[in-house]
Amino acid sequence: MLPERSRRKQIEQVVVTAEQMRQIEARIFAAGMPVAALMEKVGGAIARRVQTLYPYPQIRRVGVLVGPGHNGGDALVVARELHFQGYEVLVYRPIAKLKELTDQHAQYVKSLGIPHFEAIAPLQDCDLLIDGLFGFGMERQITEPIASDIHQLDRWSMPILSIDLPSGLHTDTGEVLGKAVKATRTFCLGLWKQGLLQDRALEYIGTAELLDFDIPTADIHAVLEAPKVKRVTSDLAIATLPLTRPPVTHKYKQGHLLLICGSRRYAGGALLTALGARASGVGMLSIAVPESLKPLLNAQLPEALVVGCPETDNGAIAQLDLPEGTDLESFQAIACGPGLTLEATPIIQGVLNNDCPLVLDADGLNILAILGTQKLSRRSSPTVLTPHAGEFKRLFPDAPSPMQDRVSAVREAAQTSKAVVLLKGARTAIANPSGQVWLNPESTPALARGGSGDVLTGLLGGLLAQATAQHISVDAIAACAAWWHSQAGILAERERTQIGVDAFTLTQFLIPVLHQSVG
Ligand SMILES: NC(=O)C1=CN([C@@H]2O[C@H](COP(=O)(O)OP(=O)(O)OC[C@H]3O[C@@H](n4cnc5c(N)ncnc54)[C@H](O)[C@@H]3O)[C@@H](O)[C@H]2O)[C@@H](O)CC1
Ligand SMILES: [K+]
Repeated sequence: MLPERSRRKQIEQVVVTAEQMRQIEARIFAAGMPVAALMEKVGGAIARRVQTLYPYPQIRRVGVLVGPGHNGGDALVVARELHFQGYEVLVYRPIAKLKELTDQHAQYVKSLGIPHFEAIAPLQDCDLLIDGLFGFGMERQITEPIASDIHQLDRWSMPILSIDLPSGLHTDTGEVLGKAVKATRTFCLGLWKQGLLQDRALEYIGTAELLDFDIPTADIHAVLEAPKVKRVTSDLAIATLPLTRPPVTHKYKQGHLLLICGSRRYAGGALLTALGARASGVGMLSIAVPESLKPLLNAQLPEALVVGCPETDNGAIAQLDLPEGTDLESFQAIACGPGLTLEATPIIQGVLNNDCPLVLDADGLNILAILGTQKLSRRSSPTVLTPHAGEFKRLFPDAPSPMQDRVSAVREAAQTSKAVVLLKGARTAIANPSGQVWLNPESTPALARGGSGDVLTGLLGGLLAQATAQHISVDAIAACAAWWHSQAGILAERERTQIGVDAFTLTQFLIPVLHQSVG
């Protein structure tokens, strides 16, 4: 038996689909756990959490929305427990026919004098609502009159707590099935459901938390075979960071990163990429920029080797002019793209033809979209692509839309291109060519700002350069970079407000957030 802390850490990393959750639960029931006992355990845990968050008598009137299945059964257990703690409880039950266990709970709750209503209107004056209409596995569209009743909730202002997931959301894709409850808080039961980590579900979820109900880890492992979907928890990310160096080392042993970025028109992109790379702790940083950007980079990053390259008439890099004795394979990683402009196409062709771990971003991706991603399958070193949704569509026009099921989109893109793909978003998704997916569970809209992606490219390049000597998978490094970047954004937002996180400021929070996270 794992110590509780370690078990908890492990389950926080697990992400399941409805089908996987069904299989895990089937094992628990087959092993002898009574369904009613599990419902009691879950309902009791939710009720205790509600009491902590919304204690009686500050909160008096609680409306409980009860659906026909076991999500409704959970809600009825909560209704009963809160009733005995003194709350005034009202039940909304739009569907008369209930599953057997749910029906038993409904009968008992009714016998306690808790009123049941078929309409939503009587719950209007409640201080709090608990949503137990539909749980995981829901696939049908929400129909009338429930759709209109949920619409009514949008006009009310009391907090809504959803059990397992907001009713009306698809468990895997996060799609709204016609209409969905907009929760203030979601208590995800047992294991994280994939839909709760999809961008399009976020406005429905509110604050999400996992309510553990002691699923044995053996059952999880039995059902979840690799490739898996993983949440990038801080434990996972920190374990991937190059935090401790050997006592005897030198700069080239700590990774040598080459950045290729910038143009006369887009000088800032080069600078922000370089500042991101600096924060990664990379042993040696070389930066190839157009000749005219060299003084700027030298002034801001005195530790870097800045390589000024011949320029096109418009100030893009015309050719790489690396120092004597150096070629593209001298580096542990290359990161390129920000600010290059499309004129740098020959440069991208050059790096693609070389055998060095590579991060491509921004114009690097735009050029690749023109050249075609099939070029990547001929590379023997790993490639990481870091598109936002627009770049993704240009690169992978045949993949599922990144505006919909992002897990399928990123997985298919990685499998067809043979690259690690990092699809940026509110919940950045990363996939490797074998189908392993990572989802970054926390971020802030403060990062939706010009230059923020350049910082990520540099940071990721620096981590990749340091990792090549160790045996850490490239997708794990990309996941770690996404985590670090968003945690820095969260800390910067906390100290400077959401509008105070420009990309330069973000670079200044990369090390402080690390310091805070590793203690
Ligand atoms: N199965 C388990 O082992 C456990 C389940 N628990 C709870 O049970 C939930 C899953 O329970 P269920 O599988 O019963 O699923 P639901 O509670 O979502 O109920 C499904 C029922 O709703 C009906 N339905 C689905 N869509 C509908 C629609 N659009 N309009 C009208 N009726 C519709 C279905 O026909 C089915 O009868 C979880 O989310 C969780 O809350 C927890 O008690 C913990 C243990
Ligand atoms: K629900």
